[in-house]
Amino acid sequence: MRIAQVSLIPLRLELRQPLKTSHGVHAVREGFLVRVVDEEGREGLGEAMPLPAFGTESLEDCGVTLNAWLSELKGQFLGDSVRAIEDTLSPFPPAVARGDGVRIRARQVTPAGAMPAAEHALELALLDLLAQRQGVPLCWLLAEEARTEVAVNALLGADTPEALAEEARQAVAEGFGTLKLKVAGRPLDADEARVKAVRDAVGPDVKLRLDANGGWSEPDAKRALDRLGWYGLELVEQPTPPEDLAALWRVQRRAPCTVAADESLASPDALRALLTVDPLLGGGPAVGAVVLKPMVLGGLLPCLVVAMRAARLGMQAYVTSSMDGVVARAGAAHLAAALPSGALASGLAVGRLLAKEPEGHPYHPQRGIIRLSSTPGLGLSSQSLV
Ligand SMILES: O=C(O)CCC(=O)c1ccccc1C(=O)O
Ligand SMILES: [Mg+2]
Repeated sequence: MRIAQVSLIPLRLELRQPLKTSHGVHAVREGFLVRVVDEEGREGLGEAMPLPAFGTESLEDCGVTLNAWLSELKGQFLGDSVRAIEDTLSPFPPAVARGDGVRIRARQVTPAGAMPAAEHALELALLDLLAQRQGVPLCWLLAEEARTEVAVNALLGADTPEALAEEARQAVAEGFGTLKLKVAGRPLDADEARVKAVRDAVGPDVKLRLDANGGWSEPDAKRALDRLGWYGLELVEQPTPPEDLAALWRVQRRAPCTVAADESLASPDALRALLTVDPLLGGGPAVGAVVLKPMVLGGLLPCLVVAMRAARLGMQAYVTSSMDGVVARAGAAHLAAALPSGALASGLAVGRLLAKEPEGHPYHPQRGIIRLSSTPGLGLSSQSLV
């Protein structure tokens, strides 16, 4: 394929209501839409929505980098294969990557210079274009046996028990079977009242997951899970700080539910330790699940590799957005469809938290499920989005 045209379009997403996590408050998300167009006028779309609190590059570095990569790519030929896209982004010299096309050295070997959000955007745009050229939905490039449905969780953004209960009832009435609630950063009594309010509001059959965003110390996490476990938890994301995998492992050993590593995956050392058999962590899986954030891990293909390696060690994997726009969530939905297991719902229902979500795109969940169509690529066009 020849990349005939490229463009970079700034994107600004305002949240309906600021989202409070133990990292701080998110009120607005800023990033870029990437467009690559082939000679026949097909348009591939990608999105960069950096989240520096999760270890990505800054908005400014992301923009400068994408501009440079796109101008390098313009007019170039790439092979029509996932391999050629990998080679284009590969940090390795041609003899290692065996490339047949252009190479822009996106994926850095050294984490210090990594640009995961920019890598994500370019990879997604090229995958979207390739899938369209092959006439297949994007997930088929990732796995032949990709699922057509992806279950998603509702993220409850309210703060008080009363408001949470109302939000939870509404989400269940909309058909969501899994609810997610941010905890930590407040007294345990307050979190217990919030979790209890949600459980009382929705009854025992709805899955309830918590996300502490690393905000508990190890003793805090043990105390919290001893108490909150009584309300029936599906899992808890990142109970303890990201770098201390041994603490995470110890928390998992006595937790009443699955512990999912999320922020830990943004640290290259912690990720390496998670994905290798470490005798210090008992020689088995460190935790029950890993959370894949394509924006943080630098694209769908790196996420797929992490999922495969996690599965080999006995860890589940699921995908979440990082409060992204439609294009990134679409890519993440295709990744979720291609994972080894779809047992855990994906965190891709965040459109309901955004102030101006575009209408009429096919990635709105219906009754807690995103259904993937057989439209080639992502099935989105930039005209309908900006
Ligand atoms: O999982 C979801 O439903 C939404 C994703 C989410 O919670 C999130 C959004 C922005 C930044 C971090 C996180 C997180 O999972 O920790
Ligand atoms: Mg999380």
